[in-house]
Amino acid sequence: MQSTRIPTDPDDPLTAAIAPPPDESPAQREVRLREEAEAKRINDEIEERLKLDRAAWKRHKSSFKLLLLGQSESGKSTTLKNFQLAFAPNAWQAERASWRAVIQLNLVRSINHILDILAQEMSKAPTTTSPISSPYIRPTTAQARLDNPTPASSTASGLDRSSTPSPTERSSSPPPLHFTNAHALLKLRLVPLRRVEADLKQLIGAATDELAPDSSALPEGVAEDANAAVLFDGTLSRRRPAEFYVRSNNSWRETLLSAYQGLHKDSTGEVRAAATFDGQSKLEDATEIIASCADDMQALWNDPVVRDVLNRRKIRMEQTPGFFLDDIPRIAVRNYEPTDDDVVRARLRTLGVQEHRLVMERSGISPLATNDVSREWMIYDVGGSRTSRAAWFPYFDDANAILFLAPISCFDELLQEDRRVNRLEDSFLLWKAIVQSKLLANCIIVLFLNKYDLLEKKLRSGVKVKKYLPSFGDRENSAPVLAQYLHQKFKDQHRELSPQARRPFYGYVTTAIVSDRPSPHRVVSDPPPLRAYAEHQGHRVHARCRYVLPLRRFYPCISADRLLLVPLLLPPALRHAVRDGILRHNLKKADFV
Ligand SMILES: Nc1nc2c(ncn2[C@@H]2O[C@H](COP(=O)(O)OP(=O)(O)OP(=O)(O)O)[C@@H](O)[C@H]2O)c(=O)[nH]1
Ligand SMILES: [Mg+2]
Repeated sequence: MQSTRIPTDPDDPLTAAIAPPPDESPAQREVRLREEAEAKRINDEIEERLKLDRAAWKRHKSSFKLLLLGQSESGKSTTLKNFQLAFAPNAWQAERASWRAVIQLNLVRSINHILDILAQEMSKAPTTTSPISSPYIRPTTAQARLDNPTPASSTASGLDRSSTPSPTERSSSPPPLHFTNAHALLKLRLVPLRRVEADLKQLIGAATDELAPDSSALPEGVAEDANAAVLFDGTLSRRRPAEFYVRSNNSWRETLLSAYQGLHKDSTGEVRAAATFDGQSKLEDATEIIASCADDMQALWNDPVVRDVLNRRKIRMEQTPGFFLDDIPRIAVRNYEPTDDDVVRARLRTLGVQEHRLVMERSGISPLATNDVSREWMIYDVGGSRTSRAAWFPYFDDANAILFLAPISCFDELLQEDRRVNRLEDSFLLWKAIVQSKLLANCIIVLFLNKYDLLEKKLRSGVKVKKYLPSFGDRENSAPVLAQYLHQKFKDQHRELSPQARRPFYGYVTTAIVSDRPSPHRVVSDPPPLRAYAEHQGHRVHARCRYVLPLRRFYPCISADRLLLVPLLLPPALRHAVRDGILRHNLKKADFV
């Protein structure tokens, strides 16, 4: 092969330096040419990589950036999971298995929480005689005994809860709780779940720990309003660089996925490397212990005395994040595989700001996957606790849209991290800070008034809104009325505070999980909460839209000329935003109010 050289000045020092030696032998020449060819190949490769990087960067720049904001437990990550499920189902399937440990941990944590409460109550209450006096006698199922006590045991242990209360019991203080040896036995048998919880936590990482209440007080004279708003003062954020970090949201998934893959290979007979990953054996052990505790977990959860304890303490397990106690027989098995809904409902706290790249996989599934929309979205899911909020700023600069989640069921709850602050009030202050932020002036802002299903349940159980929200006044104590009231409040603040007078408001009432799951096909006979809300508002609902399901289920109901259930409206809104830069008032009058 002949090397082609550009004729250059022989006096030029560089030309002289790279010129072949005058007495070069044919063999030396061959080596030199080979080395030059290799150097060229490497150079071309680098050039090519740079080109790809440039293209990737350009693509990154042109991708649509969506920020999910809102207080902790408002449903940001749940909404993100709905997006992934709807638009990137293949990627979703690939990582579904990694959620198994999270769901198992959610379940085990709930059981351990109940056991803690039980232990406290039992230490206070006198233990009565029970037929199960020996821990060595293992009944067929503990549940059978707890649910169907023999008449003798009922009388002796007080498990017969329909018996007439004594005059003292009829007084204002509730009757004493009657624990039996069966409860002590359950506590004993479920002890291994403590280790399971510790192992799973260690495997998954710090996000498994929920927030501890913060007892530190605000400085004297600092109003809550100021405290929240100051975080979103653009000038302040620029002067004092926010501490932020992007934690890889993939690390725990990768760890668990590779561990599961190892387990899977075992079952198909492939050789497993010796002394493999510690995680595999921990996962195996956890699944084994959980499966062997299934009956006892079920017995604990079904036990009327335990339920009584929870009721008296006003603990509503059904409303706690990561509630899987109604699914014990399905989850506490050796071959448990999470369903889509399990993954959507699984609770894992977000730490820092997590970047998710979402590439729309299927066209035709939604109006998003059309030509005028970026196929690639960068979604930023943030940790919502107060201490995490300073980390949001650096993402405000080039965000295209904000999806703000405000849970409306929490009007009677306090912030986990600051027990003096009402959660609804915190959401409201945060919303005000977001809508008035100059950094976000050109962003489309969409509001999800989330957890409507929980709001409905709460109001149905008799909680009075007025007690916690005096401004609600004497309005009807119902979910649709409160949802509409709050919708208007948030809308008013947006109008008053927005730095962009013409920025449109998009506010929707949402339920991000399947809350009622009566059958595998989820046919709901009564109008589900959101549908009822839509009807209450006098909107027509598409005939095919028979039930309220996560966002993805709404898409088949899209119809341009009709008013549809709420979450449907987000994608068209964002689609227009992408196409037009800033959203114009060109959407059909499809807003809820
Ligand atoms: N019933 C009900 N539960 C919901 C709804 N949306 C979210 N959840 C549950 O609420 C819990 C918290 O949801 P997440 O999505 O993890 O909350 P988050 O806003 O990401 O919270 P952080 O990561 O702490 O900021 C989870 O257990 C969800 O399953 C809803 O609409 N209804
Ligand atoms: Mg989250």
